[in-house]
Amino acid sequence: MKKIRAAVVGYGNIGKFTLEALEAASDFEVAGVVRRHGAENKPAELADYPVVKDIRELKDVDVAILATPTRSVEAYAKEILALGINTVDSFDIHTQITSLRRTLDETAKAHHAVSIISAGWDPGSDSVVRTLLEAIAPKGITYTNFGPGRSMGHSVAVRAIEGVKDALSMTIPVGTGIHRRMVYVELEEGADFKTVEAAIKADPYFVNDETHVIQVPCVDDLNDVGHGVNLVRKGVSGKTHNQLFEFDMKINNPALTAQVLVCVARASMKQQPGCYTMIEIPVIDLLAGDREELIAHLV
Ligand SMILES: NC(=O)C1=CN([C@@H]2O[C@H](COP(=O)(O)OP(=O)(O)OC[C@H]3O[C@@H](n4cnc5c(N)ncnc54)[C@H](OP(=O)(O)O)[C@@H]3O)[C@@H](O)[C@H]2O)C=CC1
Ligand SMILES: N[C@@H](CCCC(=O)C(=O)O)C(=O)O
Repeated sequence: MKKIRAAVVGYGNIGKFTLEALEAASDFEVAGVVRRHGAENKPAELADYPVVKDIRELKDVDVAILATPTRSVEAYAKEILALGINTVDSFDIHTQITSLRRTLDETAKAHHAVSIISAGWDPGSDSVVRTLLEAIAPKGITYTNFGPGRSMGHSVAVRAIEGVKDALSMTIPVGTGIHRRMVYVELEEGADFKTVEAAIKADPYFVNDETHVIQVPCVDDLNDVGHGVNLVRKGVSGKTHNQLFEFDMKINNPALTAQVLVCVARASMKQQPGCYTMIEIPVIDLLAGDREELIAHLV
């Protein structure tokens, strides 16, 4: 059977684990890696792969896995979809997902390609869990409680602020879906802490949460990419109250995000042109293998 040829775009935390997840998936082959500086300082584990600045330099790419900062996703996706190549990403600014979906839907349809957006673990696989729980208890409340753990998206947003050398944003669950942000920053020489602190607190990633910014000499000394979620729904099935569901996981954040990206890359090959979120994709399309065998095994 022909393998799916995937390119990894951006080789940071998620990009590195995406390469591993692709290497571990027998229905994929790695077409190459797209980096801002191309093959400059190519790491040893990329020795066997083309590393390029522009995806057009790679051969026969079926799907591009965007492992870039969330705020760069739209630009990369538009450019790559315009080449007729599918894209998948883990865009995680929840309030902007529907507008990104509308924009990329137009581009994808115009170029006969498929885009699956916001496909990490949250948004992503948690969104599928929330959808299922709401279907089986239509009335009720779902609380998504993260962590404690490192939010990659929040850490990326802080690293993009002028004067920040490195950053770690820890998500602390306060309960009932409320979170506190503990942000550890290592500053560039001469940067002003108060200016950086104000910029972090004003960023849309932080503006609605209690946020504490702490200056440290070395972020790497604190770093741990573990994270997790406790997702609870209590609600009503039919007219019967007190149905209680719980989904809990403790994870390596980039490894899980990468695995979700790879399974949606597979699913992208089975959809009609357009842009989708994970809750719009039949879950069986996330899996490799014979449909009847999967049904016999899983249903
Ligand atoms: N939905 C979800 O559940 C999750 C979503 N995410 C999302 O994944 C995103 C990536 O996280 P992470 O891998 O930790 O980020 P990193 O900063 O480690 O990696 C991003 C990579 O993208 C490339 N890149 C392209 N454009 C830019 C740019 N303008 N600025 C900086 N880097 C750029 C760089 O690679 P190169 O140098 O090779 O070009 C960089 O290393 C986060 O923004 C987050 O929102 C993460 C976890 C979960
Ligand atoms: N999008 C998150 C994953 C979900 C956890 C989360 O949103 C948070 O810690 O705030 C991330 O980038 O790590």
